[in-house]
Amino acid sequence: MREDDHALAARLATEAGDLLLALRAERGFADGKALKDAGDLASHEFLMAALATARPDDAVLSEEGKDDKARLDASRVWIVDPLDGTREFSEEGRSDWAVHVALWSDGELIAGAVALPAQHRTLVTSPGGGAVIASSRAGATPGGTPTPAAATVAEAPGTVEATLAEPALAETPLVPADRDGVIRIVVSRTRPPQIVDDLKVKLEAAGHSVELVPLGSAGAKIAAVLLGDVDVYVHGGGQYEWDSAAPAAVALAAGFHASRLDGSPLNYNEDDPYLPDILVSHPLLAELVLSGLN
Ligand SMILES: Nc1ncnc2c1ncn2[C@@H]1O[C@H](COP(=O)(O)O)[C@@H](OP(=O)(O)O)[C@H]1O
Ligand SMILES: [Mg+2]
Repeated sequence: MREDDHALAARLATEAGDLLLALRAERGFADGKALKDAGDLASHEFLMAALATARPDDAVLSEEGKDDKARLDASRVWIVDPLDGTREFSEEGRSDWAVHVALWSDGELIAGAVALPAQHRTLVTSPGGGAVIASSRAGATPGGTPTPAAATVAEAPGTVEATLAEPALAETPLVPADRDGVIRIVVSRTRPPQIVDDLKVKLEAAGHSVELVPLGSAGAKIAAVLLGDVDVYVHGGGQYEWDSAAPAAVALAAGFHASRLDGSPLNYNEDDPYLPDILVSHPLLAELVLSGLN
């Protein structure tokens, strides 16, 4: 049976993530620049080859590839960021980096997966709508078929022991969590935009408590919103389609707010992939945050 687009996105993001974890373990952190370059390249090459095999007729836009404008006439375009949060990937102990695999078709994001390899989970859109958090620990196959129970034949003749494997497909539905009152806004740890400080001042003047939470990677930040660790992600001043396509696909499918900072829709597969600003928010806060921003 053909793997559906959601399962494919989840599998490729997760496998690219496994490859990046292995690269980190193998090379260590002594030469950060070399580790970043090796990670970008290895993950990009893996994703390009895997997509060429699984979906040979589809176009691809990757941060690390040449932009083939034939994608503008294609009806299906995979938008991938092989390693988002490259800086954090190269810093020992950090888990705020991600692999993004999204599928755009005829004006919409129709599938997406964000692997958080060092957090051992992948967030992915579901075929029937909605999104799930899938475990990506070794042996799990997020979005795919559960691995069959392993049967072991005991050495002693005449006895057969069946060992059930861990449930391979641990998936939890992704839904907006309850909030506790404080508005937690996640921002770039290295490039926090001024607009966030202005927003904080405005919201506090209106009587709200606001906490800014610095984190790397657009994918990891949007995942933090979706997982309920924070409430809002605000970014301005520069970014590209690959930085947000997959996490925005998951956010929208799970019922979160995702838009430009002026509230207009995020558009993908544009001629110029520069998409400089984004707001992802718990649905109950979107209106308040948008009014604070505009
Ligand atoms: N001002 C800017 N201009 C261009 N890209 C930016 C940017 N600010 C953030 N980004 C990109 O958005 C991603 C998340 O950044 P941050 O961790 O600072 O929030 C990074 O992707 P990469 O790691 O794939 O390069 C980074 O390059
Ligand atoms: Mg990126």
